[in-house]
Amino acid sequence: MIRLPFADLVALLARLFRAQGLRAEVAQVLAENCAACQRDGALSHGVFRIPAYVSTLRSGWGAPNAEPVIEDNGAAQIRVDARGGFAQVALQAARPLLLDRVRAQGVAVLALRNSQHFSALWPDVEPFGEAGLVALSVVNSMAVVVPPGGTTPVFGTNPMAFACPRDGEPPYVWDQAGSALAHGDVQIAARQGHALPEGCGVDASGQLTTDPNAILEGGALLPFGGHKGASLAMTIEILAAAFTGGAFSSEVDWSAHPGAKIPCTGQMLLLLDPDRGAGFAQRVRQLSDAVRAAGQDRLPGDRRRRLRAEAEAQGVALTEDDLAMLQSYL
Ligand SMILES: NC(=O)C1=CN([C@@H]2O[C@H](COP(=O)(O)OP(=O)(O)OC[C@H]3O[C@@H](n4cnc5c(N)ncnc54)[C@H](OP(=O)(O)O)[C@@H]3O)[C@@H](O)[C@H]2O)C=CC1
Ligand SMILES: O=C([O-])C1=[NH+]CCC1
Repeated sequence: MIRLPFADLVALLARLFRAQGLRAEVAQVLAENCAACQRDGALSHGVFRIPAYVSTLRSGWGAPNAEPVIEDNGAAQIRVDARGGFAQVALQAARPLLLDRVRAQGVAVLALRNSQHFSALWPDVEPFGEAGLVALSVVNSMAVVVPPGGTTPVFGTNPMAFACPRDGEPPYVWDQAGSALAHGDVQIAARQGHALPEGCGVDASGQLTTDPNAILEGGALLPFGGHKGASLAMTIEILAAAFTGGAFSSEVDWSAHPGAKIPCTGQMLLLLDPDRGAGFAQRVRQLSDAVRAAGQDRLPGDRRRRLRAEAEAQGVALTEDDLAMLQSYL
């Protein structure tokens, strides 16, 4: 294992993305996002994803350099067309307007469509929690999840993430796939030759399997939590696609672009200004303390922040193979 200063990893990734033809702003946004995942131990969306970014960029899929178009009519709901570009770039472009609107009206909603999202979702919400806001976001992805009892994948691995301020502590942030496992973790298990926990997915004939290759090759993941997770996965399709005007996961058609791996769908982000309620951050702290006192010693975000602090002191952990892989794309 080697350790790279965070800024050096961002610079390396930005060079790598520029070498694939991305304009400077897009390269920088993706580099910071990917490096932050690696730094925080969100490894299913860290540098592990780079070969798939490169393969997608080389496939001609989407419009990775597109400028997002913001449609603002003065209301709380801000609609953005990423025009085939990356969701994080569109979110950055819409952020000032979202902040103005949520401060003025107490609520703001981003309805983003035609956007490529290939990362963890916490980087999209955590900064709003740090700014004292409540943020809830959902993204749909590509159809690799069957509903319970089903045989045809219809849902994406559809992540959902939440952030809010908390007195005397970093914001409370969680971020999770709508599937029993993120697709990235199935790929990592396949690469490392590990079996998966029971109940995460089915093989091509619809039988439960713990073999990651069986899930990747014709099989599918299951939603977490049976029919309850399926309802959430469907709700995310509704909010991230039907509401925004984006594609359902099952509508992503990249057959004309072999090598494309980044779905182009939609994202919904809801922001609330809790300063309009009394003592919100203090109440969140009170509840966190109660949950810890009740015996849950690890809350979401604790592990990431511990790894972030380690990376800040010692550098971001990468394997020699990871570094060689990154350098091969420069
Ligand atoms: N862009 C896309 O389309 C997709 C992206 N993803 C991303 O994949 C990533 C991984 O998702 P997933 O595998 O579901 O995430 P995990 O199950 O690893 O973690 C989900 C959340 O639970 C917390 N957590 C994990 N274990 C515990 C525990 N034992 N006690 C308390 N809290 C815990 C995590 O905090 P902590 O982080 O601190 O460990 C995190 O906030 C997410 O970042 C998600 O956004 C997934 C699907 C699609
Ligand atoms: O891990 C995952 O499930 C995904 N990450 C990006 C698209 C889907």
